[in-house]
Amino acid sequence: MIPTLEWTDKGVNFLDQTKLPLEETYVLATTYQDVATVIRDMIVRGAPAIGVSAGMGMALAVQKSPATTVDALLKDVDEAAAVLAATRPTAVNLFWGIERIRTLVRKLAASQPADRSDADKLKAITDEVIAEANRMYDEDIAACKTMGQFGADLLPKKGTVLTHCNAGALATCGYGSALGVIRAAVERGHVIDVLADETRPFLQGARLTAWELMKDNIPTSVLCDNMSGALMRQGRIQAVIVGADRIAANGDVANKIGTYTVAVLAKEHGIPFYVAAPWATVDMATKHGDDIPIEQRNAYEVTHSNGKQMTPDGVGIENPAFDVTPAKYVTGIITERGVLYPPYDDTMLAMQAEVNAATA
Ligand SMILES: CSC[C@@H](O)[C@@H](O)C(=O)COP(=O)(O)O
Repeated sequence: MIPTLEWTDKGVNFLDQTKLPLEETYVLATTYQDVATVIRDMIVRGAPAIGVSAGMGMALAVQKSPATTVDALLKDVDEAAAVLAATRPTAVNLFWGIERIRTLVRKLAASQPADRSDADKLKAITDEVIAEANRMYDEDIAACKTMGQFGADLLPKKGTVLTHCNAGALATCGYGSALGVIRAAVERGHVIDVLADETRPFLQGARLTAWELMKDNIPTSVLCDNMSGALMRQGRIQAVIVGADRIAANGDVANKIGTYTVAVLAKEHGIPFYVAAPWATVDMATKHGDDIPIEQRNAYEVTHSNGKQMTPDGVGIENPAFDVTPAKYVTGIITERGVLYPPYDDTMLAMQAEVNAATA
């Protein structure tokens, strides 16, 4: 399996996604500040991978904290949480990963036996937190595999599937969400050709989706972002599947910029448009997609390609990294807890109730 990120004795090792597909190199993060840089610079990217990376960053904060008391550790953990939370605003998994570890640290801090030494308390907390970060990693891969099982038969037995951005092994801890569903369908014997939108300006589709699907020998062609409408009109696309960075309580989906365009085109051509995302991507506290914060990235990503200037000096530049696809364009949302269908206001609420009951 593609090693997107991994907890090691030396720190968290990240496959450097800015260098793919030409170089397979790794970046070792030994502090939570390093992890924040890795997330901000998109050495690791993709909502689920960002979430687990944030969890591992929090674990590094606990492990490397100079605190000699539990109270001091709690302060360090809050500081690490603030630094990690300021990296990228759209993927809700980031905040989920941070809060999962912070909540655990607080719980462990409150439950340490009074007769234990400070050093023993800190060691017990550290061990538990590192184990939890690794559980998050394992659970993410398991969630991707389960989404694959739920979603595989929604894809054509034989046909062409369009995807946008990279929602694959590289965007998760392994296997992928949208690409995991494609992988599972292929494992079941579906004959699928994948079309990968190049996904300007960061080229996640051209560089990453193409790279990882070719490694798995899944037939893949790269399209410029403005080509899919013409191919849909020619009847050459049978389904669309993408990932998500945040799903609001009404089923609106934030995903890589350009997803909305693809979804509208798909509806116009009667093509099913699926979203595959772990439940950690669902944000029931955000009622409507318009309330999802959209990251604005540096103009340089648009003005330059491979270091070469592409636009005249001084021209205005737009670079929103994500857009929101209204729920009415989404045929189904594939999660590790099952597939949700419209009306999403109701089905998401029912699923949340199931999740609450299972975790009570
Ligand atoms: C399973 S990944 C889902 C999304 O995170 C993915 O489609 C996406 O938009 C990634 O954006 P990125 O800016 O590369 O982090």
